[in-house]
Amino acid sequence: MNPAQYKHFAVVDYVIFALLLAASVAIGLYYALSGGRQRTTQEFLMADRSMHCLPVSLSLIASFQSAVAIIGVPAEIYAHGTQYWFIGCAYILGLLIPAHVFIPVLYRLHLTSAYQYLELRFSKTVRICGTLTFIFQMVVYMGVCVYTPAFALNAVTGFELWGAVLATGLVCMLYTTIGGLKAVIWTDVFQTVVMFAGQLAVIVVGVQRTGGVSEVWRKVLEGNRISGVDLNPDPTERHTFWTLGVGGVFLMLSLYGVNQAQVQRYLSARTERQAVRSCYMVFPSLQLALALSCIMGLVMFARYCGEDRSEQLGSSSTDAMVLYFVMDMLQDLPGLPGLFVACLFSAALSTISSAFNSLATVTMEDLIKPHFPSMSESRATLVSKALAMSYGLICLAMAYLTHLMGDSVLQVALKIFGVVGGPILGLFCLGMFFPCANSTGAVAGLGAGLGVAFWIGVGSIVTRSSGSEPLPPSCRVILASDNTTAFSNITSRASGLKRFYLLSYMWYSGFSCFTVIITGLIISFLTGPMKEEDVTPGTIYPLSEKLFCFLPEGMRKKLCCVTPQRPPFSAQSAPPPHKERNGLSFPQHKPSQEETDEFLPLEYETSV
Ligand SMILES: CC(C)(CO)[C@@H](O)C(=O)NCCC(=O)O
Ligand code: NA
Repeated sequence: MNPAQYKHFAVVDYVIFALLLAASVAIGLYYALSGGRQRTTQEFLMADRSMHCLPVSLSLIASFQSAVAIIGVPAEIYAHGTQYWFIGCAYILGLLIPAHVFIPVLYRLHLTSAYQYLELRFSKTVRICGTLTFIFQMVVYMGVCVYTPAFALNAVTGFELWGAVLATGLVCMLYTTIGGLKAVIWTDVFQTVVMFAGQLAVIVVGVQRTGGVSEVWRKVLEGNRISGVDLNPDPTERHTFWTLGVGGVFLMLSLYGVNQAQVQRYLSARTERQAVRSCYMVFPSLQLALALSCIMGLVMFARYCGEDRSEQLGSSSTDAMVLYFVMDMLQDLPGLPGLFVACLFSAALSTISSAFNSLATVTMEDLIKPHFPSMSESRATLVSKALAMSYGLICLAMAYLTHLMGDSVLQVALKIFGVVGGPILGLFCLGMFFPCANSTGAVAGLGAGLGVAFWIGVGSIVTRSSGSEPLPPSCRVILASDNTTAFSNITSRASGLKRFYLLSYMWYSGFSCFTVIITGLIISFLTGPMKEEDVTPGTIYPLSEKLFCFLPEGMRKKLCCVTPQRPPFSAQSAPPPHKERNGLSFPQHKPSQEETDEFLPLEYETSV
């Protein structure tokens, strides 16, 4: 697009953007100067484990709802119809399972880093492998998050690209470093509200300018944008009910069940019940976020259906077109373009701040502290702050690398979650559900899972880039039906490995998770499965016990190879002696009165 056609910002828009940054820094400053003044790692990394469920839940949504979703989802709906909306079905199991399986196990172990679990259950090596995988995932993802809003804005408004990247990265680094997790959580709350407000403003103005709700609806129907449930079982079909509703559950589990960014928030809740409640509260807000993005895509379609926009946009992607639409709608309403810019950057800031803090936590807890067991608390806090800051700089470097990639941003993000997040999920599942899995199996499983996932991931990029579809010039040629025919042509031509590469990225998480579990179990049996008495108490979730709960007790005992373990709160929870050789002291935690009161009924205590 040539600069003469750029949409412009007024002074008030820049002021609103500046206010967002200033308010975030102010919150950081407040938590730097109040409470314990961020002098302990407990406060800096865990918010003193004193958080209430409401801020925690808003913060949980904010972690993985970045500008990628705000721009990418409307672009997806615009180009391919509402099929993606069915990912909302995956939120049910994708949040219920973390709430009732992962949170109880992880919270009761009184961890700081989720990967500490892997040492308690397996060994130090597994823990370090898990940590490194997580660091890799978040560092790549962070780059996409910080680059996306800056890039889209630049394409449409000429907003200084690297200026925006630097402003986001540096401001976020500042408040994360001075205010710790409390500042991260409370800025998330504020930023989530701004995010919703910005999206709502675009929808309201967009609907009004397109001629009202009924007109939008008519055009959307005419353009065939409303997709019914697609029950096509073909796993190479990008978005169907199965890939989104079932594959999406694994994606959600890898994000909301075992990702440090989220686990850290659960652990910062003052009681286990508050943690579970916050997970439940994510459901309505996440549905709202999804609905707003999808509706925005529909309104955008109603607005441009049949019109040829390729001229104004040149060869830009649909992602940039979303920004074009927003500016087209809001341009002459003072302040609103600024509100949307604030919405985009809120989404980005809240995601990278979680990333900085969680990365600082795992680097400190999993990689540094074990080597310096006698490090003083003030020293550890200082190092954690330095780490949060260093990850901010790495984030800026990654933004530059993202700049060199292509593809739709939503797909890039979802592929990262699947390729790297799926194997980590597999590792935790292997540990929690299969008492016989041993450390060698876990490492081999993780290796196999990552290997296979990278192979498909890279293969898909190489395969697809040869036949990627250009931006459709008008709504008539992008009707869902035409698209399907075009796509099935590619699929039927592909054979062997090519077809394997075409696996929908929505299956990556589930596929790599199962690869880890199956490889892990095979290797464990070959190298001598773990004995029941060697497994650290409280690290197993008695899955088979639960699944066969309808059977009489005697029969159940025969079926389930292991007696469920006592959680570590009970008096006899001393770790088996061999665990102490790892240099890891078993978490000593006496539940406070409040915790004991609010303590959930131990679902698996009954059978001990
Ligand atoms: C993580 C999900 C799938 C949860 O709905 C969604 O927020 C999403 O598609 N996010 C894309 C990645 C991002 O927004 O950074
Ligand atoms: Na976010």
